[in-house]
Amino acid sequence: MTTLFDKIWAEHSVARNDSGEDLIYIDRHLVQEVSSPQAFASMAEAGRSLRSPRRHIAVQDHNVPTTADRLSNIPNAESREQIATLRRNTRRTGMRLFDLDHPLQGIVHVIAPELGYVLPGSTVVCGDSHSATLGALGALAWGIGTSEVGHVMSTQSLWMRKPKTMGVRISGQLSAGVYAKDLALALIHHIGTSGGTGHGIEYLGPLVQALSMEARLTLCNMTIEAGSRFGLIAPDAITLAYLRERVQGAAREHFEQAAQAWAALRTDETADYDRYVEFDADGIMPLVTWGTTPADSAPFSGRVGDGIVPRDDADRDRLRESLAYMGLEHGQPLASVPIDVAFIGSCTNGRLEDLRAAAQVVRGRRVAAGVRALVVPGSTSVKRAAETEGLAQVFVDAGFEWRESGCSMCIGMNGDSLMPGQRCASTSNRNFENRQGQGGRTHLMSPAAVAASALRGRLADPREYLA
Ligand SMILES: CC(C)[C@H](C(=O)O)[C@@H](O)C(=O)O
Ligand code: SF4
Repeated sequence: MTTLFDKIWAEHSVARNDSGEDLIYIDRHLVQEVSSPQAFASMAEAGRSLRSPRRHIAVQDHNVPTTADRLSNIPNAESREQIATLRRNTRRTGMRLFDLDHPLQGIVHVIAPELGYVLPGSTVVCGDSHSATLGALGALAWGIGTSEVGHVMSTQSLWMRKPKTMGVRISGQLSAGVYAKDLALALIHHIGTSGGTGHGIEYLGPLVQALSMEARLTLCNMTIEAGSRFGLIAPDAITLAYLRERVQGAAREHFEQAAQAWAALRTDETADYDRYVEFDADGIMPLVTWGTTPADSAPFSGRVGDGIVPRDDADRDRLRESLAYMGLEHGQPLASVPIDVAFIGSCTNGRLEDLRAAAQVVRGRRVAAGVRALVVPGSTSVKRAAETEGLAQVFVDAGFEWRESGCSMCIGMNGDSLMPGQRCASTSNRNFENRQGQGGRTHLMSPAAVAASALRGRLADPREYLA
């Protein structure tokens, strides 16, 4: 009796070495411009080529400007260089590239599902820690380091020690104004930022089954912030409906046959996970982080520092440092905290459903004076769809900047970044020090909450606008 994780692992394990590592066959590999240059270079130096060129796709995302003139204007020299390097490397090796001007360009974890590139039961890797996002489709998907990227390119395999398994069963219901992002933040608050370390997490239970595919992608995306490299959800009718419209090639031609095989991909009822957590999502409120880890969250009606009980001096020091960095006082009401910037985007919350939720709050209203608000669609496809649906106009009318797609202010590599001391309501996944720009202060929350905060000019509960 085995878990889904173990089944996919066993299916892809082709050898085992003396130190207990398995050689895992990698079905598909995603490449971006930040973590690939060294891997391409060492492969070229060793005189190796791609073992299976068709099993890789590359995309420009972290460094791409989000301004309309980006094809002719990449002001940052380092960004320009990384983008040019990926262009050169993909041309030389015959790897397919979604470049800046490609109609399907976008953040790697956003475009992979859109392209139908991730299939249930497969193994997918990328030199990027948020690759767990793709486990939402029932694949084993995880982030790897640059040297591993080179190994995958030249051998289509990886040596890996099998992690332990962890089942996270989620029950209950999300009330209005509460989204997958709040669920992820609540869960990380509950199990901690190392709660999943060494484990591959499978999310299961009635609430997970009720989530849309986009919400599942958000939940799995945040898995790495709980310390686990793998977030997995067994494929079901929602997965199949999503894939039916998107898969290409043989999987499209033989979809019904494939669907039958995928439907069997689940954890056996009597299988044991190494660790099992039951989480009841009833009563979760819209959440906002106040500190510098994604576990430091509280409801908007709460106060800075709520829910954290320092266990020792080190904990107390960490708390003091994080509040000093954030420029906040312990016990300060969260709803009183003013913001400078509102950012809607990233691989966590840059999909169409996210933009719809934010637009619902924004429609007919105006961004508060003095707040810089921007929407950066997770992919060019999302951007197009949002324009067709009229969402873009809703944002523009309210005073938001409507940008081209990319990672943008999630990480601030492309020139979209916070100035020192600026405070940002953000839909991204990391509130670490300097993440969105040197000295920038990040508050993580859902897209609807960022929208509400942009309108209010301070941290705001989206339900204030959803009545
Ligand atoms: C730059 C990249 C390698 C990095 C990652 O590994 O996740 C980035 O995407 C991030 O979100 O911090
Ligand atoms: S959007 Fe942010 S988290 Fe996602 S891949 Fe880009 S930088 Fe990493």
